[in-house]
Amino acid sequence: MRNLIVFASHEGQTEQIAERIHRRLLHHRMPSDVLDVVQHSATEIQVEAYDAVLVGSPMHFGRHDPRIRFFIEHNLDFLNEIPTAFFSVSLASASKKRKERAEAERLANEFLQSTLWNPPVMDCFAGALKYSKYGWLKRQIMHRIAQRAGAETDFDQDYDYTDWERVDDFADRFATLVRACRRPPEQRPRFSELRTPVREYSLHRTRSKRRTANLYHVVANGGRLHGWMSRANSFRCMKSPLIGRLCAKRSRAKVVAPRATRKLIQGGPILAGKHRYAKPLPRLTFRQRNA
Ligand SMILES: Cc1cc2nc3c(=O)[nH]c(=O)nc-3n(C[C@H](O)[C@H](O)[C@H](O)COP(=O)(O)O)c2cc1C
Repeated sequence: MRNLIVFASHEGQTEQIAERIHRRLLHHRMPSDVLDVVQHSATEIQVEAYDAVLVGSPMHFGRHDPRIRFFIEHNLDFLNEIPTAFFSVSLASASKKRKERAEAERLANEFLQSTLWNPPVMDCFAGALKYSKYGWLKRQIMHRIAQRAGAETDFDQDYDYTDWERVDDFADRFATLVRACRRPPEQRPRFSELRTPVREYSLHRTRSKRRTANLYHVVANGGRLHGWMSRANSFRCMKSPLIGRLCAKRSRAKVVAPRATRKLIQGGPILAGKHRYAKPLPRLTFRQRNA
């Protein structure tokens, strides 16, 4: 019997909580693998190899980690079949005001509802203020947030608000659930039956991304393809269609031939350099274009 603990963490508090749960589960003789979705691609983690899964996510700017959302959505069917648990880590859960704590719970519940995952065990833990790990801007933002919440605001030290006994209690509840739902060995899948891992950023993906970028270029140029773009340019365009269009506009402005030359040649703007006096592209019929 093996459990999986998946988490995401920016400053390490969620990771510490995951480690604590891992140690507590060992007391129950339940070994677990603790995996960080930042280091392990969600599509590479073979959840089917585990008997139970526990997921933890920190809250930043009122949102849970998008990589955790991806992991849940990617394995939704399996997660809804086995014993699972979820924990959320935020500063709002450390607040003295009941309204703010309730808000943290509401956000965690909303997050779960939006993923359609329904873990039987769920809890919200208070996080930490780690001034030593923040950059200048983050430190100012967190300083303001802490001031508003009435928490300590001394930059010189970090503050840990996590209730570690509550974390242990959460791990105990999870262990009880796992024991109650233990699967017989014949129902567990063999490793050979598991799907092969798919790399998220394969060469194929990169190529198709480049093709999409070139498509932006074509659209921005009114349907004309002025040769393939360089790799760097294509990635610049990839960031957004708007940027792509702007880049294309700029490059067009630079390379347009003088007006007199332009009049001579039908078919719109001409490229500079070696393409300057090239024949314009032939006008295609609707059928040819869609062939
Ligand atoms: C940039 C930033 C934004 C945050 N936004 C929120 C927030 O909207 N609500 C909240 O309750 N806590 C917020 N927090 C507090 C974190 O949830 C808390 O520090 C938690 O311990 C972070 O966990 P991690 O170290 O695993 O990333 C924020 C923290 C940072 C650094």
